[in-house]
Amino acid sequence: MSRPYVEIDNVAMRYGGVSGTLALQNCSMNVEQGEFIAVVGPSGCGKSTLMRLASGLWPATEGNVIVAGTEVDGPLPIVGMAFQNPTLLPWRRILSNVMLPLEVVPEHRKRLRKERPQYEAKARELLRLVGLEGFDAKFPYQLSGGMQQRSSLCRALVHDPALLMLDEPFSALDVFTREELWAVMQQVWMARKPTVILVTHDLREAVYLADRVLVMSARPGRIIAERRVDLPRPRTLDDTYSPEFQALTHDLRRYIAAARSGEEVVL
Ligand SMILES: Nc1ncnc2c1ncn2[C@@H]1O[C@H](COP(=O)(O)OP(=O)(O)OP(=O)(O)O)[C@@H](O)[C@H]1O
Repeated sequence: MSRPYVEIDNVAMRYGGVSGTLALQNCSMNVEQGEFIAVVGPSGCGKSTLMRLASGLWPATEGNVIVAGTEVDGPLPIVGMAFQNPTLLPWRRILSNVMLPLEVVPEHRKRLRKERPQYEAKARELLRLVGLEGFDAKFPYQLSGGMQQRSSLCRALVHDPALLMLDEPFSALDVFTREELWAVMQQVWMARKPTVILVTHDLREAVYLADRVLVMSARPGRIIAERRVDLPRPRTLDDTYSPEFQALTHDLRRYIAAARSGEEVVL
């Protein structure tokens, strides 16, 4: 059997020296190539910290992080990231914001000089895919919050990242826009099959999007439970009201309630 694409093995993460905050302890998880994982857990349990370690933005205090068979020891160029707030550069037009990773990732920077029209076409195609055709020349302030979030998803995807880290990317949006973007995200994932790690507080979102949902304990965070989601794809919003779907979210809710109160989770 081939080895997992992301291997997080018994990591600990302490911020601010020996007496600082212990965010993660004995935390292990594996993600297969092309798999869509959602990570849920109580507030402050270390979900964002886990993302930082997996993308090489912070070194783990203990334990190993291996991506694509190589120990992670710095920011990974193969990662695309999207966060709760769109973080677009206000002085750049939307197309130019979306193309930013191509200027930063060395492998693309060289090619961008020679093949700018092809790269621009790709960025435009992504904007079309998320329903932003015709908005490429606008500035971020001319777009709604949901549209900015769509643009930041395009930016996370433009360099075809093998690994996509999504840290609550839809949580600042109203429920209708959020649900619309779930469908967009599912479509993008089905078309390109990156390996995805999504952090979310929304259990419907986790079950709608993921192949597997991992539940974290209260801080110091570690993975205490996992549920596989075998519902066929593409999943629809109607599916989220099916008994199977609701049973899954109900189970996850129980795990999180137990994790919050520090009880042992019985699987
Ligand atoms: N840069 C930092 N310096 C010091 N402590 C930090 C830092 N980042 C996070 N922490 C602490 O680590 C713990 C875990 O934080 P983290 O943001 O990873 O949790 P989270 O599960 O993503 O939180 P939330 O669900 O509220 O978004 C928290 O106690 C937090 O205060």
